[in-house]
Amino acid sequence: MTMQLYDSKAQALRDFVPLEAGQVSMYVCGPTVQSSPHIGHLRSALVYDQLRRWLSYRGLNVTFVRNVTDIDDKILINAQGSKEQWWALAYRYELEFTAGYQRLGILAPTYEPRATASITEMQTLISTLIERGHAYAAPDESGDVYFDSASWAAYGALTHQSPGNMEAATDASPRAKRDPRDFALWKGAKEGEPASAAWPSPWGQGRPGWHIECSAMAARYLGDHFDIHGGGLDLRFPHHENELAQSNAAGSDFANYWVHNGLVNVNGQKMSKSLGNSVFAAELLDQARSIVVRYFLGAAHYRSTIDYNDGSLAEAEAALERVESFLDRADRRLSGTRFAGSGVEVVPEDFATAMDDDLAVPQALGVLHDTVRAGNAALDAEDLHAAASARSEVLAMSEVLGINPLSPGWTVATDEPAMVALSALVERLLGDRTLARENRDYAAADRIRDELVAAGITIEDTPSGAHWSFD
Ligand SMILES: Nc1ncnc2c1ncn2[C@@H]1O[C@H](COP(=O)(O)OP(=O)(O)OP(=O)(O)O)[C@@H](O)[C@H]1O
Ligand SMILES: [Zn+2]
Repeated sequence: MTMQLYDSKAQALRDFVPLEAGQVSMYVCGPTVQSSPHIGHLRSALVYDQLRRWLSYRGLNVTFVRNVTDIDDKILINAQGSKEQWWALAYRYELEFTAGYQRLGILAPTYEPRATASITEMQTLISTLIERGHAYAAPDESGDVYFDSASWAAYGALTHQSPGNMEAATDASPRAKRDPRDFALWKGAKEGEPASAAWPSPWGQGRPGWHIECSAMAARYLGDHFDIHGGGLDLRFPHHENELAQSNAAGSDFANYWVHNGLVNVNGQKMSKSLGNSVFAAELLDQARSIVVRYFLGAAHYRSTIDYNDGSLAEAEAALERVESFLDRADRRLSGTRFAGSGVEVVPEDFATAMDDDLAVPQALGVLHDTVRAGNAALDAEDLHAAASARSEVLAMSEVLGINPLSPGWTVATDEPAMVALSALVERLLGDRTLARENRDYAAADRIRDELVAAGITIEDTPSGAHWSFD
């Protein structure tokens, strides 16, 4: 079946057909690294991680780009406040975002470009817009360059707004612009700003506007026409509207599908740094296991709003525990039988249908929990064959959703990449050892054990399988 995705520009579900068979190119707006990540930021990244994992499961090769906006007015202002270099502050927060993503098992993007590394591409794009008559240097010596909205008839196409109804842009000088909707492509350096935050350009020293950054980075890494552009619903206007207008006006087809995640709200308002209502990623991750936080933030449909309240995590914890206790129970009962560890890595048809239906994770989770119930019933009835197949389906579904409790990323004490890799390798060797024993190849089983011991790893055989730790 073809996957359907809700395209915000078409305002309809569309069959997802990649531009190039077997390949998916995807650009997602990443954070402006001006302060610590809140759970809205994590949800946004998580939603696209789920989409990426599902497309990969469907056999597509996904090139996933998520940028880092590491130059911005707010970064400069905050750096002044904390008496830091702006780039030091940006990097400090970038590390916090990366740590948050890692703790939630959000896969690293294929490429993660920083805006400051594509200034040349941004300037080239601005020059093309000026040449084509869709941008102009402000006449007021500010060094700013603005997009000429009136020159682009399709401006408003993403959010279906007519010129008269569109909000005025706030990042361009009202006195110097031709139309209230005109927004900044390039911002001339201002008095008192650090010299390191300005780059030479045909329009004088300055820095890029936010919108042009994403247009330039998407084209640089994915080409002029790519499959999916994602980001939070808050970015539809003006950010994405402006990206679309300037890229199209420069001659690029740009994104084929526009996908927007719903927001995390607090008391009906967007969780936002500027509103001061943030629950920071680190706070939430201190309240529960990382896998529970992932379950919680990933359980709602990606287009729905999540209203955060204090009891939110408990429900996720309980749901996940049902999955964990079934897997535990199944492993204990199946260990030593011919069904132990068996597994076809295929998700049930109903689960696939749900995921293909605009990533209907709530329905997909419904299938996961039904399978857990069926698996428990099979164990009650001593139907080991059915229990084993339920177990393997549960593993396959939870793996696709990134909430497989047995996945090394969650089972090791630390989320350090080296530990995750080590754990995966040790688990693999322990699996080989179990298989060797089952085949009565005790020499091979002992050899594996000796190798692990020689590498400083202790193995303890228990009724629920072999456990490993350091000496
Ligand atoms: N409350 C939220 N819920 C869901 N997604 C969000 C939320 N806030 C930001 N995002 C998304 O996170 C990504 C990175 O956001 P960005 O750094 O631009 O945040 P922002 O909108 O400036 O946040 P803030 O309003 O807190 O300053 C974007 O795709 C954005 O849409
Ligand atoms: Zn963007």
